[in-house]
Amino acid sequence: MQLTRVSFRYRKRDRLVISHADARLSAGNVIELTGANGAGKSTLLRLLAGLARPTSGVIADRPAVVGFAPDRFPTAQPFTVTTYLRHMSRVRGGARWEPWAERLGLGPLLDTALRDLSKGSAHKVGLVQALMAEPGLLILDEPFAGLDAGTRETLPLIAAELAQRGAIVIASDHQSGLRDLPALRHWALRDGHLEESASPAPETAGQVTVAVTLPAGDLPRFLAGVRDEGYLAREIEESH
Ligand SMILES: Nc1ncnc2c1ncn2[C@@H]1O[C@H](COP(=O)(O)OP(=O)(O)OP(=O)(O)O)[C@@H](O)[C@H]1O
Repeated sequence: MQLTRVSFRYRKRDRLVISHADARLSAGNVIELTGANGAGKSTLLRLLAGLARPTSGVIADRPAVVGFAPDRFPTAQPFTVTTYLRHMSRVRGGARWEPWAERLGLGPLLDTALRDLSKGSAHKVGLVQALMAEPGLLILDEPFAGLDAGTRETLPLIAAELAQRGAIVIASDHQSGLRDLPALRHWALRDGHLEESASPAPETAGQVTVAVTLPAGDLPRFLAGVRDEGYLAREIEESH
């Protein structure tokens, strides 16, 4: 898939939200997209998904099946989880959604009305909907926001599995949830410009890094708790 000088503005005479973006994506790529609030991440993801058309420039060779999970799943629909996913499955030619719902922990919520779901559970329904058709291009807008610790660990595995089967996976992500994936590509949007960096784009202004020493056995629970709070945490050293 290829982006050639892709630009986008919402209205004539508005500034360009995306300015002359060039990029090449190959089968199996996993890409983390970062940028400040309002930098244009959701806009770029919608362009990549084909949900919006570039104002100028070209997006070529998009995979035929696209899965898109929005940052906010629209719950104001008169369906239960099951009736919604069954409906989406029919739209997707009979795609199997049940294993994905099980894997993301939606099993106990299948009979719940969409409008009664918590934010994180609603987000999972959006993920199942995006995953069910075996997309060649999977686009996830802030997929880790509001997810419980278990699903936060499952989602990178799912992304890696899809990539291994040849899909392109792109996620906007303030929480670096995909950071442990090998060969992760990093895109950053700044002032409308898309830049690729070798390492995660640091968003360190006004932030501090602290070191915490604790018993090794407490580590998983500690990391899960800190990540639940929305902080970036990783193990840096094991003492002997
Ligand atoms: N439908 C719209 N009409 C007009 N302007 C819009 C629309 N959607 C977004 N914008 C503007 O486009 C810019 C980029 O918005 P976008 O939602 O793509 O940013 P983002 O990087 O995803 O932000 P966040 O991290 O806060 O989700 C912002 O200035 C926003 O106000």
